Amino acid sequence: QPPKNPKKQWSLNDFEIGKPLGKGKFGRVYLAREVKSGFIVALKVIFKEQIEKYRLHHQLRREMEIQTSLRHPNVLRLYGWFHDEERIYLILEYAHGGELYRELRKTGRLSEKQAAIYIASLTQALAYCHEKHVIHRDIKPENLLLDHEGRLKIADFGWSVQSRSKRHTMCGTLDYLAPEMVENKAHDYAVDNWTLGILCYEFLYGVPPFEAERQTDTFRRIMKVDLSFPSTPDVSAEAKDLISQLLVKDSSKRLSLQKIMEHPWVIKNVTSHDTII
Ligand SMILES: CC(=O)NC[C@@H]1CCN(c2c(Cl)cnc3[nH]c(-c4cn(C)nc4C)nc23)C1
Repeated sequence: QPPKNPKKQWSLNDFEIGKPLGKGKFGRVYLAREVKSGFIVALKVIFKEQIEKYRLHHQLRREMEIQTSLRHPNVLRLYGWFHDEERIYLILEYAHGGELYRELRKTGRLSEKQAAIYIASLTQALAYCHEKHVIHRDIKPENLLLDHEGRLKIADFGWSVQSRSKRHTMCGTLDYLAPEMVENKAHDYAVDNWTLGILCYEFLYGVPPFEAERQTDTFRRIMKVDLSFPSTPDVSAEAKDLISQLLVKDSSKRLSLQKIMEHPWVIKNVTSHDTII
């Protein structure tokens, strides 16, 4: 391994740009190779005027700080970044398997074992993020990538927020926090748990639980938690139990990430070598 000089200032000359991989939110993502090492990366190119136009400096900076600091097998790495006059370049881990979304569309739906492996990986990645006070808030199949071994990688922290964790230390006790503030704190963290329920349902049935023709209907179904399980495909009672314990309106009553890992459906389907238990 050549000695890494972490303070290296990267530039475009350090990379050979390959095929476009797809579009992120504010720019394109290209396959790229670091010339000296031959290391393959995904290079996300973001146009500065796009960032200026939508006033997203702080959001992009936060995404970069967050993703650079995260080190977890199920979280896509941000190795570094550089910029020129008109663009910002993010040097990202390349996920050889592409978007989980594509696999879901191709197969229609996943086996219970595969769905459970993805849910366990996501749960562990989220537990790691939450202990670092990072809430992703935008977990959906398009933001889930697969590496060469089919291991899930959460990408695109564009909308994650660093929870105002200093509030704990600052106020010490909750006595002085208005209910909506406390609720808001719990609500933020538990939003990712709700999403795990949505994803679990979509992995097993091929469609999200509250899908509807019009957005207003989807909104109504979510607010009502209008959850029903079709008779086909035949999904195990354990899987339905887990989904029902996550898609709960009261965010404080959703199954915790720890309890998800201990749920019978996960224990039955995920052996330790599938993911780090
Ligand atoms: C989550 C996200 O940022 N999505 C938008 C970008 C599309 C390609 N991005 C990739 C990113 Cl950011 C990282 N690795 C990737 N690998 C692929 C890919 C691989 N195959 C075989 N096909 C594809 C596609 N794409 C990426 C992300």
